[in-house]
This record gives sequence, structure tokens and C-alpha cells, in this order.
Amino acid sequence: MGEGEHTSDSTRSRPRVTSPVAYAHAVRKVYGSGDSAVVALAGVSAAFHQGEFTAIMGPSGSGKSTLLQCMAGLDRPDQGQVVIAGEDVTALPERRLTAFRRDRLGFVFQAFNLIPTLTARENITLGPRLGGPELDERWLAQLVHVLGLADRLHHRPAELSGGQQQRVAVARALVHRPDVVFADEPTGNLDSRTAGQVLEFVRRAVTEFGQTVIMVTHDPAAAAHADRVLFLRDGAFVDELVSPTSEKVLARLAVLEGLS
Ligand SMILES: Nc1ncnc2c1ncn2[C@@H]1O[C@H](COP(=O)(O)OP(=O)(O)OP(=O)(O)O)[C@@H](O)[C@H]1O
Repeated sequence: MGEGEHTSDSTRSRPRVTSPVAYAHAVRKVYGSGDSAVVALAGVSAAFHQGEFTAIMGPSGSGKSTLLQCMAGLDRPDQGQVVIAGEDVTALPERRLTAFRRDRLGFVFQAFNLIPTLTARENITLGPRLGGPELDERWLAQLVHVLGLADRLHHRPAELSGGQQQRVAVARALVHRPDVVFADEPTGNLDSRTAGQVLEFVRRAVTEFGQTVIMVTHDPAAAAHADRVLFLRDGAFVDELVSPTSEKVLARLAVLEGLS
């Protein structure tokens, strides 16, 4: 890991006086068996602190999505442990895991995954209406204001731009104040200007509201909004960059991909 980066230019990083809100310990995931077995995660460990925005990057096939899925309880590792808010996600039976995801985690995906027949407001408040934590109307109003969605709440997804749809998805991910938001290529379907706006909102959720965010991305400009970038290669973390800029991220990626 790039130890030197911890002391330089880290205006966004905070002193770590708390225990991590989420961690992965020696997580291993193998797809297939015998000759065709693919080691997607080779024993990954990492800690994520409250109010920290982490980007996960790495070459194609390095295990980013698999790690996100295992951490978020959407897939089960073969070995190792994932703990979020003190709960061993890897040990939870399926029904409790489903409730844990709904109540304690937030998700933003590349495909906005909004329900087309519901309005923006109905999409945002779906979790609470499906039996999740009670809706906090004041928090919802604050989110809607920060995300600039106030005049779009009664529109359906087809009547919203891509950026507006993703902002609805961000609001949906934040409305129940989850312990961790997992984002998988959240700006992959957006033009760079709109992507920048959505990431600014994610950044504000981290800085102003102490939200913890773990985001997989291929985009150095997206990663530059994070507090730090963890780099995966061949299913293992090989580098870390604190207070990233697009240029620094590109340079690290070039090294990882053997281009420099
Ligand atoms: N369901 C699956 N069955 C078999 N192999 C899989 C499966 N999912 C992922 N893999 C393999 O595991 C490895 C890691 O895949 P993963 O999707 O986690 O990588 P990634 O870094 O997210 O890649 P990309 O940047 O291309 O999305 C790859 O070699 C991939 O082919």
C-alpha cells in the first residue's frame, strides 16, 4: 500500500478513532471447479470507516464486482468473513440477510433500477413502505432538496433525465440512513457532466451527513470524488491512494495494467 500517501494532501481524510463500520476479512471466492476454476477473490481484507467514501478500482476481471457482491450480502464468499455494523453478513440466514440489506444497506447500480410504474417519490420511499425502517419525512425533504428533485417527485422514471433518475436512485439508497451505501458503476450510464453532478451529491452525503460509501468504478474522474481508492488485481488488494485525483488514479492504473 502507498503509505506515503497517508500523510500528504489528505484534507478530506479524518482521524480514525472509531472501529470500522464494515470490514472484509480474508474473503475468498472461486467460481467453477477443477481446471476451469477461477479465483475471483484470493483472500481479500479491507476496513471501511464511518463517513468514508472508498472507490474500488482495478483491471477488468480483477474481482471488483465480486467483492462488492460479497460485501453487500448479494453473494456468499467461499471463505472469510464480512462484518457490517457488527453483524456477520456471511453468517446470516437468507431471510435475515434480505431484511438486513433492506434496513441497513443502500444500493446504487449502473442501471438505475427504478420501478417504471412508480413516481420518483414512490421509488424513493419503496423500502420503508415494504416494511423497512419508518420513513423520516424531514430527512426525505432534506435529501430531495440537496438532490434537486423537489419539482420531480411526482414524475415517473420515463419522464426524468438519466441524471435525475440516478439522483432518485441515490435518494432511495440514502432515505433509510443505511450503515453503508454500495455503488457499482453508478455513473456508467451518464455523460461526464451529469456523472460529476451525481458524484457531487454522493460526496455531500459523505461530508455533510457522515454516510459511508463503497463504490466500484472504472472511471478515474469518478474515483477522484472518493477519500481513497483501493486497487484490486487478480483478486487481491495491491495498492491504496488517499485523496485521489484523476491524474494520480490514472498513473496507478497504468502501473497496475503494466502500461508504464
Ligand atoms: N458467475 C460467474 N461465473 C464464473 N466466473 C465468474 C462469475 N462472475 C465473475 N467471474 C469471474 O471472476 C473474475 C472476477 O470477476 P468480477 O466481475 O468480479 O471482476 P471485475 O473486476 O468486476 O471485472 P469488470 O471490471 O470487467 O467488471 C473474472 O475472471 C470473472 O470472469
